[in-house]
Amino acid sequence: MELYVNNVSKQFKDKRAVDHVTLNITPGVWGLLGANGAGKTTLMRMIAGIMKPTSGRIEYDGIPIDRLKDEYRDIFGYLPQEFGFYPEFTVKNYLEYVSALKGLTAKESRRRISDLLEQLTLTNVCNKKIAKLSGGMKRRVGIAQALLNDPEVLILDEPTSGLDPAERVRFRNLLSEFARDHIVLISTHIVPDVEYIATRNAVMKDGRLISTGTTEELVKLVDGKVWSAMIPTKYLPEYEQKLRIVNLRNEGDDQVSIRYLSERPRTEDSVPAVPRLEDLYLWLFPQDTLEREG
Ligand SMILES: Nc1ncnc2c1ncn2[C@@H]1O[C@H](COP(=O)(O)OP(=O)(O)OP(=O)(O)O)[C@@H](O)[C@H]1O
Repeated sequence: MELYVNNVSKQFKDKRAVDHVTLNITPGVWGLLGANGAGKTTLMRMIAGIMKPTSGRIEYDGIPIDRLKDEYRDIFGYLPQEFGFYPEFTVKNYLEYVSALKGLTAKESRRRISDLLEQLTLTNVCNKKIAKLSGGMKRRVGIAQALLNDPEVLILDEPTSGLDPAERVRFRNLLSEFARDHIVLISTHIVPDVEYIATRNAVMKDGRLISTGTTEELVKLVDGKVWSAMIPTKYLPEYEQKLRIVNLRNEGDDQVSIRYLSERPRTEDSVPAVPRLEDLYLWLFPQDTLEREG
């Protein structure tokens, strides 16, 4: 089971959305990280076979995906970023409809739908119209439809937006288990959602792949660049101007503890902090207003 993205590019008029990306994807959870506009959705749409690359090719077990034809439907499951439903369908009717499109038998369909409703805690709302569901519930229905055919390759574009913390934990556990013998590719802005479950991560910037590795390998890139310190509250505005603060907490007694990114300590009592994937993300994708290293 291997998905090979071989030197793939996508050009939209004057915009190169994906730029010579090569990636060898094996079973496990792969986190695809990158700022808005980095090219994640475009890459995922090409892998899902919805969009053709301008150059390069994508192969599944050595076969170009555009040659897979009907087999393709059995291999891939895809949750797009903007997922349209039939709002007048009930959850169950909708999943039955998608099962039929994916060629499941009535028996398989009943079993899969019942399992997925349970796993995604949708059983209680299965007879509700989709139009009446909350955003998080709709997202879970979207995840369920992508999983219906037990796909070998599951592609999820921003699956966790709108999920509450308990749902996120359940979802992460579900994916970790599923990914033992499947390929799961997830793009998300919510870095902690991939931090704990990703076997490997791929980081994109301006259409290019700038880093790949396990969370531990990637986090090493910001080793020695993450600091914590305590500062008087009255100086906070000043520090906010000059430091790249990624987290702060009021500690009472007019003190604030801060976590910041810098090549070197910037206050006398700064101590090194254990870096996390989110620190790497913020290091690679600083917002303009926060970029005050100097
Ligand atoms: N159909 C299109 N026509 C023209 N430009 C496009 C098209 N689709 C995407 N782009 C551009 O390609 C670049 C990459 O977009 P893409 O949606 O792949 O990024 P992304 O990493 O998924 O961003 P986000 O996190 O905001 O979803 C962006 O500059 C976007 O404006």
